[in-house]
Amino acid sequence: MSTVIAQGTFDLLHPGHLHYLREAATMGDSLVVIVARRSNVTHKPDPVVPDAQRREMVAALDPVDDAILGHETDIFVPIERIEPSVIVLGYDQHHDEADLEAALVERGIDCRVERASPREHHDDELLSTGDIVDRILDRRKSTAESE
Ligand SMILES: Cc1cc2nc3c(=O)[nH]c(=O)nc-3n(C[C@H](O)[C@H](O)[C@H](O)COP(=O)(O)O)c2cc1C
Ligand SMILES: Nc1ncnc2c1ncn2[C@@H]1O[C@H](COP(=O)(O)OP(=O)(O)OP(=O)(O)O)[C@@H](O)[C@H]1O
Repeated sequence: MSTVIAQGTFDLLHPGHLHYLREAATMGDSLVVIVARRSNVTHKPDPVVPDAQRREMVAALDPVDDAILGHETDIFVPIERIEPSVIVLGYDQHHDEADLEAALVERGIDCRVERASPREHHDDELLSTGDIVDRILDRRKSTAESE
């Protein structure tokens, strides 16, 4: 049985997340999602939703067989345990495929790396957690100004 790994922050869920996880699930028999711990989200604002709550919501999504919170300090520890056939990076994830492949070889992990596609925008969809947060702040600001 082949296992696929997807990973990310998944702070405020949206259809872009679903697109990524559905595509990842097609690449093997079983999809395990590693949910990034807040302490490891260093390249953008801290997630709003607590670690355990983000994990629970991702685990409930249709394409997902299991969701776990990632390791605190070493991202290769869960991968060594899960032994996936493929790791699927999101279309905009900052990790470099070649660097990740080299690190996997160095750790003795036999696993390929794929890159997922972006979801096409339809109508007024909000396909980024950052965009949802910005929309909330704009709406609250307009409401406060009109009062
Ligand atoms: C192969 C891989 C394994 C990861 N494993 C972990 C992990 O064990 N613990 C963790 O907190 N984050 C893990 N992450 C998530 C990174 O920390 C993550 O890319 C980043 O912090 C979240 O930002 P993003 O949602 O923009 O990708 C992993 C990422 C990749 C690509
Ligand atoms: N619109 C989208 N289409 C396809 N994949 C997406 C989309 N948005 C997010 N993803 C993927 O979902 C995973 C988790 O994404 P993440 O939690 O960083 O969400 P985000 O909405 O991109 O966040 P932010 O807006 O804060 O950068 C990543 O692998 C990312 O590439």
